[in-house]
Amino acid sequence: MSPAPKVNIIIYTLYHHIYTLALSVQEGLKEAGVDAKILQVPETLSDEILTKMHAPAKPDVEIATLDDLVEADGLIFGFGTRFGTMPAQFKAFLDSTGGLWAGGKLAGKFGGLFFSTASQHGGQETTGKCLLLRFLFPLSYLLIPFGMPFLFFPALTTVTYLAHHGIIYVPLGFANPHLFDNSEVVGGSAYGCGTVANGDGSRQVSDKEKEIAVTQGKNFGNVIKTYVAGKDSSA
Ligand SMILES: Cc1cc2nc3c(=O)[nH]c(=O)nc-3n(C[C@H](O)[C@H](O)[C@H](O)COP(=O)(O)O)c2cc1C
Repeated sequence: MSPAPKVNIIIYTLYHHIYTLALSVQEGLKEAGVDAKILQVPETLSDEILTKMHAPAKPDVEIATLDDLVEADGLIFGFGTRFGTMPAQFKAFLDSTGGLWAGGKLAGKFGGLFFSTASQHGGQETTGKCLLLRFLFPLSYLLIPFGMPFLFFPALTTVTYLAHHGIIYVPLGFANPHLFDNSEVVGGSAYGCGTVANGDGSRQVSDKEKEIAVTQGKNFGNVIKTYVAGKDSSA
């Protein structure tokens, strides 16, 4: 019997919202019968800055290496938004993949994304809108602690990385009914599950957001299983 397909969930998390979501994504992948591991990219901020940002200790998961990208059948990336795009820590990790790109090492793998943002502002998934707002209100980020609605999904700026590597992006779609729920704040979108952390990080991942994350893991796992089974039968 072939070994179970392998998915690596690679995250950057500062205040653990993304780690919490990653655990639910992992749960869904395991339900689908897929071997799923959580890894984190290296931190690039100094301890001094992290202390000033009141960052707790990192979750107890291994640091991701380039081998962790190559060995997996599927890759799911999770991170909080930074000024409407991915954090520099994650970009630094991806920017170290030039050699893999040149060798086509990640081409044909499947990729998924999930996110965390400070607050809710539906329909702001595109970078274009984000850049326009930042152009109009250059100091708008400073208003986050005072509750200014501010939600920019970095999905579309991340998809370019997947496209350049030839990684097949698997969106979540509206696969979980909670994505239609307007009765309370529910993070996530067609691009991937998500949470809304508040500007000060005080809001925790809700049960509905966790359920959406499990759905994403399960659906992604089923895609990978179908693909790996097809590859094995045609080998
Ligand atoms: C430097 C910086 C920039 C941020 N930019 C944004 C932003 O553009 N939009 C937004 O909604 N949240 C923004 N946030 C809030 C983070 O996305 C939020 O802290 C993160 O999603 C929490 O996830 P974590 O607990 O896994 O670190 C920013 C936070 C920091 C520290």
